[in-house]
Amino acid sequence: MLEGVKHIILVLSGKGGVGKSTVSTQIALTLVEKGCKVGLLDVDLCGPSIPYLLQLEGKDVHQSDEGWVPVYTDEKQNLAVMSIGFLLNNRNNAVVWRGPKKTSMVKQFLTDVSWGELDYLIIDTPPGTSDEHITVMENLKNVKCDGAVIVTTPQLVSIEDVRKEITFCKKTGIPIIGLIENMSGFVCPSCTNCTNIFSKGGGETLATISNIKHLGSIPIDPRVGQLLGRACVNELPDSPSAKVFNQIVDKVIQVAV
Ligand SMILES: Nc1ncnc2c1ncn2[C@@H]1O[C@H](COP(=O)(O)OP(=O)(O)OP(=O)(O)O)[C@@H](O)[C@H]1O
Ligand code: SF4
Repeated sequence: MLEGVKHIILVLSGKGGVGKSTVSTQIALTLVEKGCKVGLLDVDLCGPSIPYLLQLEGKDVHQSDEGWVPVYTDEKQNLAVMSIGFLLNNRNNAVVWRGPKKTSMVKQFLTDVSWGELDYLIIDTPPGTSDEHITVMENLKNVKCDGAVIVTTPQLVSIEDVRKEITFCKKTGIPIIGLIENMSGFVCPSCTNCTNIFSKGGGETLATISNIKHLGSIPIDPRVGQLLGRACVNELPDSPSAKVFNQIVDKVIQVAV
């Protein structure tokens, strides 16, 4: 049930492993730090990593008269989370479903979860453009979706990959909020120097060529991978990553008004 949700933001990526779930989680946690009520929906049925990233593995979702009750990360209920991972006994149990079953599960996630009043719902999608994406788009037709953020990495900064995502958004009528380049440079844990292992400025160039907004470039920072449920902006406030997450979320808030 999305009636009480003010803003919906999709997180897309052309390929797996670019840090899309990490970015979705940190966007959600940063919004909470800024005083928003947030939902995070993991529709990656084959690789649901949100329960792990938020240290919510083993938590149960249950049915109420209003629908499925999401898992909350804190007593104040500022972050509500729903993932297929909560319905699996073991994180390593992959969901091997055919299209129609996947489609019906994603549909249920969008229609049967009792999100309540939310300022933002962040939807973490699987990599590429699959059945799950099409189902998400179809079910968002009647509600306002503010748009999509596309996550990529410097070594994968291939115009083709991002272009596929852009084409998908155009075909399905989803506005593109902007591009996030993740794993851009390496922050040394000893001295916090940032070294550009791959090319620099690729994300910005790609955004310019594709005529979309560059939201920010997040460096590789081993500490970011270990945050597990804690907001980077809170835990590592002076880190380059925290500055970029703040900047990204401010830009997202500006678009989604
Ligand atoms: N900026 C970063 N700095 C350090 N580690 C990162 C960063 N971003 C992501 N990671 C790490 O990279 C790995 C992949 O990240 P994540 O699971 O978020 O990717 P994904 O794109 O969602 O993958 P998939 O779509 O295949 O599930 C994780 O171990 C995560 O901790
Ligand atoms: S200064 Fe260079 S070599 Fe020394 S810890 Fe930092 S990144 Fe590593």
